[in-house]
Amino acid sequence: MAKPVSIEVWNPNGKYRVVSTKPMPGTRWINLLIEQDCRVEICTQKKTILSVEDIIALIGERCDGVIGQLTEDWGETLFSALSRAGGKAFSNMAVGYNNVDVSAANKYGVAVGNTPGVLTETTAELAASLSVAAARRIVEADEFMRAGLYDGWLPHLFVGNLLKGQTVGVIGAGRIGSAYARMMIEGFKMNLIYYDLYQATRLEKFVTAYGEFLKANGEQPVTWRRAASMDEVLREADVISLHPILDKTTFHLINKESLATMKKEAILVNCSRGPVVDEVALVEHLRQNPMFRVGLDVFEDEPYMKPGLSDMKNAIVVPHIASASKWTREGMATLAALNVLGKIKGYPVWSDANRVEPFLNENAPPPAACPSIVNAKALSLPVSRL
Ligand SMILES: NC(=O)C1=CN([C@@H]2O[C@H](COP(=O)(O)OP(=O)(O)OC[C@H]3O[C@@H](n4cnc5c(N)ncnc54)[C@H](O)[C@@H]3O)[C@@H](O)[C@H]2O)C=CC1
Ligand SMILES: O=C(O)C(=O)CO
Repeated sequence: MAKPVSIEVWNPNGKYRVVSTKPMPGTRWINLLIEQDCRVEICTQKKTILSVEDIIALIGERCDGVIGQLTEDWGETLFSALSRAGGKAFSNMAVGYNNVDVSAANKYGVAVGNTPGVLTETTAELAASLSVAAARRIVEADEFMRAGLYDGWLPHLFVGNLLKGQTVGVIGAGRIGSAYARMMIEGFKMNLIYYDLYQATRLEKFVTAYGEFLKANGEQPVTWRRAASMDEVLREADVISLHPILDKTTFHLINKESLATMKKEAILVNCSRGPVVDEVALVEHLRQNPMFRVGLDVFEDEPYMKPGLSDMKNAIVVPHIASASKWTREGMATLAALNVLGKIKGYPVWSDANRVEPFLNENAPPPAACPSIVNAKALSLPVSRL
């Protein structure tokens, strides 16, 4: 028997029943659903990670669509429950969807939405912040200050790394990886080396043009190189930031062997997914190499850290907050709600999930389309020509 869950109901007489497994930032997403005749039920249970059983109870006997979170396990059990309840739409409030078994969704004909684009710059900004914080030992210095240990300026106090002229390495130069690269190149005049399965043409063009601009102004130009292997990036870069999706090819991409190929004073940043890094190997590497530093937003077994990580002075750890700006989180809620609404209303799928701005304009009604459905092709959903 499923346990009862507490919910808040908006527009109780709405024709379509849409469930959100968490309260989400802003009110636009609720208003957009209500305007289109949805009854919105928001789970207010005081429990951070809902179990499959909790979500089955939320879905109930009739449910048209669900907005869920990256902490939930959306597999066969939940998609079959949603399908039994008449639901045809699910959206993660996240761009990453490694918590979703898309083939199970396909089997039950459920569209799976995600929220790309709106979090690109916010996430890249946190990766850049962690890079700088690690290079300049900001967290260690802050702790030192608060502990009352500062008794005057010293030549050796918290000496860190200068970023200018060093090499930034990006693994996974997609939306976020490319935005991060631009920040580090424009902001700190770093040279780029990147590894991705695909060529990041726009990023390459940007670095070339920026390099020419610097040269024309009598400054040292920045350079770029696409590496043929990830190891090249690990060997050559001074700061390495991880931005791939999490799948079988990226699980433990960074492990004991790959850590050993990195420079002793390198900085590693992870704002992708925890399991991209073998965290046990990382803790050991941090212990053996005190000048090696990391900035981590994500962890292998969230919400936990592997033993020893929290004791490491050369690690900065923050609780999966890379997309946590108000604008982004409200935008993510809007995109997730519009994915579900669009499928319920039979709208086509937006033709370019990288250009979601029209859905985020608060002064105009959103396009009649689903902003981003990852299994649109598998379900043969029509594509918007707008
Ligand atoms: N920490 C956080 O709060 C956030 C984390 N993320 C994570 O970041 C990921 C990336 O997001 P976007 O940049 O929007 O996605 P994206 O799809 O634009 O970029 C991912 C890139 O990874 C590359 N890639 C895939 N497999 C690879 C491999 N084996 N080796 C090297 N590169 C590989 C792809 O070709 C692609 O260019 C998400 O899937 C999510 O897991 C996203 C937003 C916030
Ligand atoms: O969107 C994602 O994938 C996140 O991790 C949270 O923003």
